[in-house]
Amino acid sequence: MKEIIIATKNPGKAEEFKTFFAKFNIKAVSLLDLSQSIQDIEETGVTFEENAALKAEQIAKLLNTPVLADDSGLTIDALDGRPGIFSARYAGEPKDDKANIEKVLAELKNAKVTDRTARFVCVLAVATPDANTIFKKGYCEGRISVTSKGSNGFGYDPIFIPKNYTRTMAELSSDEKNSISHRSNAIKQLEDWLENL
Ligand SMILES: O=c1[nH]c(=O)c2ncn([C@@H]3O[C@H](COP(=O)(O)OP(=O)(O)OP(=O)(O)O)[C@@H](O)[C@H]3O)c2[nH]1
Ligand SMILES: [Mg+2]
Repeated sequence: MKEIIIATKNPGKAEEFKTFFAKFNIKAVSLLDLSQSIQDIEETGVTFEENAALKAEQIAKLLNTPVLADDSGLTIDALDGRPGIFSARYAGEPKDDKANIEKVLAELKNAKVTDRTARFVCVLAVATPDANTIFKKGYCEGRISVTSKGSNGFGYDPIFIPKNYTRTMAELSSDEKNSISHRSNAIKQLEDWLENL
């Protein structure tokens, strides 16, 4: 079976990539699966693209093999696009999904339903030792709920209600999330590349 390294240490993302890529008969191997320990890549970029490229290119160089990285996050209109590229550590170090959710809900305490529009963004970067890095970007539109609900998924899923839905992303099954998510919308654009891997 063909394999691709996914430059992530986020178990939620890793699981989603495994599910998506199994459909292409490709085994997604995350940094959590490798026996060698891989240093954390500093995400010093100011865009999702820059951070995705930093992760993909540094790990591709280290392992001398094609590497896919995902830089993603939540942008909330009423917060001028925050948490954006800082989504993972919005409430500070160490990364804490629950604290991040509490911070967002507190910041939106007085926002009406119509002012809670938001979207998930996912930028994929594929770095190969001998070619230019390629990028794909996917979105999932929705709004931020008033309370946290559901236990599936990860990150901000318990407070994100996708457009045309009444449940949060964390109340959807993984198949439902994977059919509409920012990550799946980005991966769909990689299909040709995946077929030729
Ligand atoms: O509810 C969510 N459902 C999602 O589908 C999703 N995708 C991204 N996010 C948020 O955005 C951060 C990414 O930051 P990020 O791209 O730097 O990844 P990360 O630091 O978690 O892992 P790594 O891939 O860098 O190792 C994550 O931690 C989450 O807070 C999501 N939240
Ligand atoms: Mg990160």
